Amino acid sequence: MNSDKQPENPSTPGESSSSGRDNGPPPGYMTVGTGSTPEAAARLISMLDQDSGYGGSITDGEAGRWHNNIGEDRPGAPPTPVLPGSSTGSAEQDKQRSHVLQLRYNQNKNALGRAIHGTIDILKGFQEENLKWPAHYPTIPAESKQTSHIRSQSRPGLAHTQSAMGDFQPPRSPDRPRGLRRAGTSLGPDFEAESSAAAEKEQKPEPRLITPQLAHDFSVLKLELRMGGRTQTDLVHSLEKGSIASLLDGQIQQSVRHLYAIKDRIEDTSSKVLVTGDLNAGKSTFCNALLRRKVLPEDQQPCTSIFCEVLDFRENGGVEEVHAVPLGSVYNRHDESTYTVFALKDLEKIVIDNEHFSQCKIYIQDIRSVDESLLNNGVVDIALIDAPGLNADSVKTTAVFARQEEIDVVVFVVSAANHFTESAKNFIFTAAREKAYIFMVVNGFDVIRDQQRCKEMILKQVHGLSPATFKESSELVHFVSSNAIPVNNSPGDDGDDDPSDKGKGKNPEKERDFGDMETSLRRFVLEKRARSKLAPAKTYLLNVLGDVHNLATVNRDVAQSELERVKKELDALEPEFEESKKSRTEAGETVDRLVEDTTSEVYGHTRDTLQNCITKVGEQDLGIEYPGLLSAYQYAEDIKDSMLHEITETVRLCEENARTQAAQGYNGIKNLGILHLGNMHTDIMFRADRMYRRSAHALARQVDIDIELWDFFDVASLWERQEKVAGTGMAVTVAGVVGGRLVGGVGWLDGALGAAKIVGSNNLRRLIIPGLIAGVAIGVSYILASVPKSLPHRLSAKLSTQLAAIDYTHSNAFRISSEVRRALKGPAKEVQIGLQRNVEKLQLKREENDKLRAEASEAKKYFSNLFRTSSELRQNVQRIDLEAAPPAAVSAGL
Ligand SMILES: Nc1nc2c(ncn2[C@@H]2O[C@H](COP(=O)(O)OP(=O)(O)OP(=O)(O)O)[C@@H](O)[C@H]2O)c(=O)[nH]1
Repeated sequence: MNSDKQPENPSTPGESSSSGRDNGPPPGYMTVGTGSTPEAAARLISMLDQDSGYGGSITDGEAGRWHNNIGEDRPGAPPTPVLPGSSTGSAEQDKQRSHVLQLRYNQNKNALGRAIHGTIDILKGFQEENLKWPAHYPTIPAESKQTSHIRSQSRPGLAHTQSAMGDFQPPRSPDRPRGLRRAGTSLGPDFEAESSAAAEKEQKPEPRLITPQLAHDFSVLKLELRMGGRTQTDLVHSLEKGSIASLLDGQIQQSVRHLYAIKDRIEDTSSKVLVTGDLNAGKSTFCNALLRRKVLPEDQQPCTSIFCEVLDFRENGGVEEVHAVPLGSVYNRHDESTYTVFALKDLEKIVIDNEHFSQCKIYIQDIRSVDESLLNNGVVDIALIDAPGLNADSVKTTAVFARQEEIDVVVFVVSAANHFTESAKNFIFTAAREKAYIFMVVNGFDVIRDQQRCKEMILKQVHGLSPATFKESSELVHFVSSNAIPVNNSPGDDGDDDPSDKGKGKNPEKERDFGDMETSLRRFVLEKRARSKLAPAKTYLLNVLGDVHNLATVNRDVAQSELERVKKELDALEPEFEESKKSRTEAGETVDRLVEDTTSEVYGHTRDTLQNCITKVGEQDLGIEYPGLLSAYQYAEDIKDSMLHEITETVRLCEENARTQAAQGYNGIKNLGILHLGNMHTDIMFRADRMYRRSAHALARQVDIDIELWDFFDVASLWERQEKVAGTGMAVTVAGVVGGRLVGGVGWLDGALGAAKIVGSNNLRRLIIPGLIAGVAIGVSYILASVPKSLPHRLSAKLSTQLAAIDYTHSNAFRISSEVRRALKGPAKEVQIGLQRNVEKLQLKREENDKLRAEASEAKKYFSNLFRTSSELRQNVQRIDLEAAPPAAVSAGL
């Protein structure tokens, strides 16, 4: 049914609004958009002029309060001081004022546009810097609630209003607009859990982590971590700095995307009104009631599964139809491939349980008059968006959450019977980040028996969820029964009686309530358009720039202290580095010298000992008894073996000595290692028992002296000895001489002749035979008797000659000392490598610190700059006055 009600003076429910109407100046307005006609605009303007103005309570002496809250999406003080008696104003005056307001709107819009671009540039720069120098997310040690309160009070921050966050109200800084009011009870559990985590943190403060207290000072770039049932604090505390930085990166990206969306939104001349709420709350019925047409399907069961955007049909060339946008497609009305066209009567098919389309655009003719119509209001193009129920499913709920960001006005439909569900509370909490005011429609009021109690309960909940909305509840919270509003059937509707239509239009009281709600909604959407459209952008910009400013402050300070720390570390590192280079050279040389000294000492000792042994082996008592002539050969063999054994034993002793020397050398090296490198070098491998494991000196095989007959007759040495021995008998002497000569070889005749001369020829003849016999006998027996004395000499001389021939002494000394060198080289090398590594480690540390210093210095410069630019830009945004009234002269009609 078409409402042909004439525009009556719209009244605002509640006393405050009526007092506002009587006493307050008329509200400001502007004309923007393509859908207006001058005539319609003039009518609306005049209607608005007659109206009380938004939020009559402002005139009750509370107007000043708003100026503290600049930047919020809210009803404000009536902007246009109009002279008494000129409340209706002339058409000319209206035009002028409208013109001025439009001009101002454009100025503000452009200023915000510039600020958005500036902020995007800042955020992109921040993102790049975050890659190079992972930004620190502020951290404070866990502290008592009281301390954190003091902190909060000492810095401009966000006001936290819900009781879960503590019951204090920090004073609002005059230079910073009141921040977002968070009303999420969902934060409650986090808070409970965070206290224990904060206690842990007290013991081990982690850098780059956020604490619950400070988390609240962030609005846009807040790291939201609600996953897997773990609390935000638990998660953040378990993250690496890189992860924090990448989370921040994600937030920045999201923020940049949102800024682009905001830009589009403020450039868009139309206004978007999102109608959302819980499943089956009556959203579609409410939209139909607003349109006075049954356009959207209503059902007792959940039915709206996609976004339905209702637009004026003039935007579609005056054709009523539905454009269904397939999933994944981006709608463009001028490109038919981006949508499928349906007739209005087919809407139900598209909307209910649809899996092919993401949204539909419904172009309809608003059958209501310009004065009453929301779509065809003569001021601005309005899109009414019916969203799927919040708790339909998580995907759709998320989509609704995302959608609200591009929306100018949120109308939240709540069932009077069910009140606010958890999803409803979450949604309002999220929406309140940008839109301090949410238009609440409490639907299905007709089914409530104790309506007063219901009102009280709902308002109490609104108070908790959105205090700002609560303060203006007379304008913003409405109790209606949408199904009581008579509606026309859509073209194509068979017109059959719908049981749900029964009783419609039979309850003037409900219709009046609905009418009051509509007037408030029109005011909220149209009159406050400048604010509803631009204020979210301003609020968002202030929030994001505030966050950037906070991060810049923290990071500038962190960079500064990092710079100082690194500088200090570098200063301390320099002497250590120089010292390590010095000890690499000095200790390296000492170690080398130690190896060489030990080696040459072992060489000298081995050579001397062996030499000595070889020389003296013939004189030593080898402990072998002379068994007599018959075993003389065996005796000689034994002596030879014994000598060889003696020498071998000496070699073994030399090896033993070398081991001891090597162990001492090793200890020296190890001590040097400990001295210069600390205890890490105590485990250098050295195994003395592994030295000389091969019997490299199988002497018997190398030296093989043959025992000859002559070895038993060492006449030469006997001769020497005989000369030394005094008192030896003549016969012996003779025998010795004779024997000696005899034995000695060719010159024995000389001896005989000599004897003949002495004795005389006769005597000689008598003596010669027995003498000769005796001489020979004595000589032979003497020689044989002296075998034990002469044989060792003889053998030792032969041995010595042979050993000299094979360079035995040197080669053994060389072998033994080389093994010492080899054994010590390993530990020496390790110490030298350790010394080198030490130098390299310090060098690396120095280079790293140098790099850190450069990065910190760069970061400090960057964040100091960011601190300045973000604060300048923020001031610029703050100066954008969305509340400004048109000049008095214009208002007064000049
Ligand atoms: N008593 C009463 N019933 C209502 C009112 N408004 C809507 N309904 C009924 O509630 C049911 C659901 O209404 P819809 O408009 O389809 O609800 P919705 O929120 O759009 O549902 P979804 O889109 O599926 O989330 C329908 O049967 C309506 O007739 C009301 O004010 N009072």
